[in-house]
Amino acid sequence: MSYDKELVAAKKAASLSARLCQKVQKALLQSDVQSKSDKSPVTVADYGSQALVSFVLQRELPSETFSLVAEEDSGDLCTNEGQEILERITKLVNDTLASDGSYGVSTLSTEDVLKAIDSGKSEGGSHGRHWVLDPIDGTKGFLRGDQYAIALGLLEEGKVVLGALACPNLPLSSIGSANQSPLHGEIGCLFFAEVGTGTYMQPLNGASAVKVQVSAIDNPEEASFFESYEAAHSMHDLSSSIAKKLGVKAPPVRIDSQAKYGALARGDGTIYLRFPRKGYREKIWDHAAGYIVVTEAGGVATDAAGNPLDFSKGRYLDLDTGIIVTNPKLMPSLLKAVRESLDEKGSSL
Ligand SMILES: Nc1ncnc2c1ncn2[C@@H]1O[C@H](COP(=O)(O)O)[C@@H](OP(=O)(O)O)[C@H]1O
Ligand SMILES: [Mg+2]
Ligand SMILES: [Mg+2]
Ligand SMILES: [Mg+2]
Repeated sequence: MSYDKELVAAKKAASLSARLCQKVQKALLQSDVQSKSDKSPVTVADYGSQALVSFVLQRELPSETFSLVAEEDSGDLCTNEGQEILERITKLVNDTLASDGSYGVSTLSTEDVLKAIDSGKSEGGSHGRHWVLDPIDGTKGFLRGDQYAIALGLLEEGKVVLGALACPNLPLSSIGSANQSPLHGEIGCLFFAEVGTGTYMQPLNGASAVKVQVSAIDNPEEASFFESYEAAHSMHDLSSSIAKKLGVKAPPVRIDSQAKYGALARGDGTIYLRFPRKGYREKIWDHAAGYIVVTEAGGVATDAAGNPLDFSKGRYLDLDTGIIVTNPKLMPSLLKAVRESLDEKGSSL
């Protein structure tokens, strides 16, 4: 089955959302120190991005039944304090739509925006089609002025069949080495993938796409790895023990969001390690788009026990311990190192 029509819609939705987020991040970074610790700009961007993606998908694919599993909901906007923020979101969405121009004079009301946000309440599951959206993945990176992503995937019968991953701050050139400055060169990448047809990357400004592939490195000594910037999201001590066992020499590259999956898909590094603390439940929108982008580029993503990631169980991923991603050649030795490190950690508790 081809998802070409859906892919066009997904790319358009993710790119327009990236435009909205860039505008907010720019304003956020230009504002004074005091308002940098104010979380409201990021809230505006999260909601605005979700409303925009929901609106664009429904406009582009009017004949399909629409189901969206997305991170945000309008609960906090429906209070008195939320009213002002809702008006700001609505203006932001309308300004972004107007700058694109393809939806005529359509102007959304605050009610339309609430409805668009709340269409993201679907539970997903193993039957039918469900869009999966993280309107801003890497909120903390977004606030810092670092990496973040707009991550949109499509599930069909519980499998990810398509993904569009916009990374507005990711350089077009490799970020493989930890000491490379991201300030150089053009930034803003859109990764996209359709099941069975590979992964492509294009500049967010619209120039033509190139096919990308994961790294072919099979000697762990030459490999480098990505992990979360935030130590609270993934245990850095555990990944460093795994890397040591494998013989990885390069220091980890720490960046926020699913930009890690994009960077891995184009071979900037060879391994992605994610080990949340016990009790944390991974959500499908934190991985769906990144998963297809990296697997269609030839990568493999499993949980720490080597089981494939299962997106068919609803809003959460049900998995053992953590997520590991690499190329097929390195996976067996990576799994072995993960098992050994987890055993050691277990026995030291
Ligand atoms: N304690 C925790 N452990 C693991 N992941 C967490 C976490 N707290 C938040 N997250 C998730 O980590 C995501 C960011 O991933 P990364 O660490 O790769 O940048 C967040 O997405 P949002 O920023 O969309 O909320 C959030 O869902
Ligand atoms: Mg997220
Ligand atoms: Mg998010
Ligand atoms: Mg969040």
